[in-house]
Amino acid sequence: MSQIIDGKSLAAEIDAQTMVETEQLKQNGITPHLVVILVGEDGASQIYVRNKERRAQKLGIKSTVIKMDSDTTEKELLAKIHELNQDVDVNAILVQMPLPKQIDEFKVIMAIDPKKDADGFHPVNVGRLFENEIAQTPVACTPQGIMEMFKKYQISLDGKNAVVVGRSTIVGKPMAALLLNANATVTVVHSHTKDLKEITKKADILVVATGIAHFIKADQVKDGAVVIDVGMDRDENGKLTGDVDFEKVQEKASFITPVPKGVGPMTISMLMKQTIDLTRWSV
Ligand SMILES: Nc1nc(=O)c2c([nH]1)NC[C@@H]1CN(c3ccc(C(=O)N[C@@H](CCC(=O)O)C(=O)O)cc3)C=[N+]21
Repeated sequence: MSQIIDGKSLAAEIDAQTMVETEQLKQNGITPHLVVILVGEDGASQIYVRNKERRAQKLGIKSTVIKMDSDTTEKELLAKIHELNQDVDVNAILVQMPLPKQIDEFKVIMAIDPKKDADGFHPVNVGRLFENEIAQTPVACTPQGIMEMFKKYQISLDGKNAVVVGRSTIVGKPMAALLLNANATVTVVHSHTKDLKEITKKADILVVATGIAHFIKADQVKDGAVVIDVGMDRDENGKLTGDVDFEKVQEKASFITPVPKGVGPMTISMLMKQTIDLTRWSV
């Protein structure tokens, strides 16, 4: 049986520290301000954005949600981002992904001032991450939250076999960079990988971010592995579930994250922390 990594309570611990730092900034006359742009009506995105807004409020961080129509043009969105880049009252900008198909996500990410890049998705920040030069550099929140879990549960990474399933800009690639920077031996597998199961079975650390419900079954997991589930999927009954077959895999793993109350709450905590960091770095 494995130990369940409690993302929700670790998130609360991190939030308590962020709240102290927010208060300190406010006493110096600075109110950290996060702006979230939501384009269109995607149901999941609306929930995530609401969660972010609620958390910011709880921590005393000023947050503004800008809602734009699903038929917003790329030009209109870029103009809004330029306006926010110039606005000295704004410390952090997040454009919720995915974007409607008429908008090029990479162009949007490129338009955000790297110093206000709440997600750490701008190529300048991604480049710094891959060079392991992360002082005063925002880093993708989900992988950062996962690193906090390893730290809290004293899971060592040095020399370990780490396998990342998925190669997205949001999770897979920055996760691989962070693990590499922590001296793990990193393999990234994806939809074109041959013998994926043989590779995941060798993982001491397995991070799964495929977006496919219960993609990883017990026979793909090594005994005693640390299993991190980034999935936010829906099962047949519309219930939130992960990319890992939790019930079976938890019998084999040493540590496992649940869905919900695992990686998700940590992502939001890291976003709040990063908003404070961006604010501090800018003064
Ligand atoms: N620019 C951008 N930045 C993101 O960070 C970003 C994004 N776009 N697009 C979508 C993904 C997804 N994401 C989640 C954050 C929190 C939860 C979360 O709070 N999950 C709760 C449950 C939520 C529920 O009940 O539905 C939990 O796991 O316990 C989930 C998903 C951030 N993302």
